[in-house]
Amino acid sequence: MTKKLLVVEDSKAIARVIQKIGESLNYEVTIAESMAKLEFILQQSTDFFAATIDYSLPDGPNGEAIDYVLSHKIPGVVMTGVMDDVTRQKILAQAVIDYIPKENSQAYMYLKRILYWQMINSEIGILVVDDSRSARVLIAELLKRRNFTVYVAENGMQAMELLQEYPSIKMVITDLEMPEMDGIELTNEIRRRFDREKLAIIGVSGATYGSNTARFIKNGADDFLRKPFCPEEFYCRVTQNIENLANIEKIKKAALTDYLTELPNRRAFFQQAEGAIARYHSKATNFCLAMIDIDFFKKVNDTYGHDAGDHVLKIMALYLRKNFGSGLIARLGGEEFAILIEDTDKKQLLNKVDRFRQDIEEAITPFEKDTIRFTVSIGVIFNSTDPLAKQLSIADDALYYAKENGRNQIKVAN
Ligand SMILES: Nc1nc2c(ncn2[C@@H]2O[C@H](COP(=O)(O)OP(=O)(O)OP(=O)(O)O)[C@@H](O)[C@H]2O)c(=O)[nH]1
Repeated sequence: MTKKLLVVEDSKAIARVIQKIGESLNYEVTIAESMAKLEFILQQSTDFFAATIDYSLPDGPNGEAIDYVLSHKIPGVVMTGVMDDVTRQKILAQAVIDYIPKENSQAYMYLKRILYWQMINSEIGILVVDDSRSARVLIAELLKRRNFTVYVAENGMQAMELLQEYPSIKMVITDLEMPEMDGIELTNEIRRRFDREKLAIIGVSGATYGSNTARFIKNGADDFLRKPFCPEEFYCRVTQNIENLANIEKIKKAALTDYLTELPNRRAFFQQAEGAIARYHSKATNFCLAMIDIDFFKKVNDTYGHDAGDHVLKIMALYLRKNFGSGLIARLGGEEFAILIEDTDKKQLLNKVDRFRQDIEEAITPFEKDTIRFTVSIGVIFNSTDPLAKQLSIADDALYYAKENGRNQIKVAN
């Protein structure tokens, strides 16, 4: 469902910029250019997911809009050109998502990050570990404003149990001084089981002695906050660490995905197929590994152009997903694909593969003014106990045989 963003802003130009940002993130945007308009809008409906609030409006020059929006339980980001410290403290004392000085274009980049993460954060769990109830409540409250799913633990043991139970936890914020297991010991314990690519740790301490920052980091934490901290710094560090995790995830995904078809690539196939084959053997089910290659693909490129060839590869991916969605599918390279599928019945497996071959044979692929038809040759190996590379090589030999024998057919390896 589209989420609604309320933009409270008297400058038409700035409102338009924020509207564009909101719409680029798929928000449905409503603009209130004055207090009067804001009151009118919120009398009609209050189901806004978030708001951006200009501090000074012509009919509300001293942040009146902030109170008004927050009193309707709408989380708000304050945008302001007033940058004196008193105003800043006044704004931060309220339950706002954040405060952004309208200094330059970076302010709008930052706003875009906040609005983006505000939509995603509910899927991200953050665990707060502190033996002091008031400290836990304070940090949890700040995180909830940012829409995170928050878990709390009062000691290290509880923290480890929650981490085990909730895999959606992506960050731990831990105090240093705690009875039994302190924050550094907990960090150490967490790092034995959860690596830094999957879980971030931020250490927190009020102690002014010693080099706690370095101790936390050397024991596996990613960041450190000294108490008392201001919400602005807290949010910057949380967002930065969550963004780091997301970037690692993106890079990992890219390394395992074929850019054109978005199918898993050769590396992903090797990572997943060995485990799958071991599972099939242990439950004594039938399975087959097939190498699939488009016939005369060079001719498709030569006749219709390289873009048409790319389009055919994407269509192949669609048909593979349609026919073998529950199995493993990969583009191994060029016009060569592999699948690994299981069934209780060996004959059913072969029928499935042949149905796919027929589907492709019958498919008419429109591309610009042309219609393209193509076929595939397939080499199959059943229930092999050979290592994966050997199975692929045997299936490839069978595929070669299918090509030599006239193409558009399946050859089962002996
Ligand atoms: N459009 C497009 N072409 C690609 C891509 N990767 C490889 N190719 C082309 O795929 C063609 C493969 O040609 P060949 O190996 O001669 O095989 P073929 O024409 O399919 O002939 P047979 O396999 O013997 O039936 C080459 O022309 C490559 O340039 C790609 O990502 N996009």
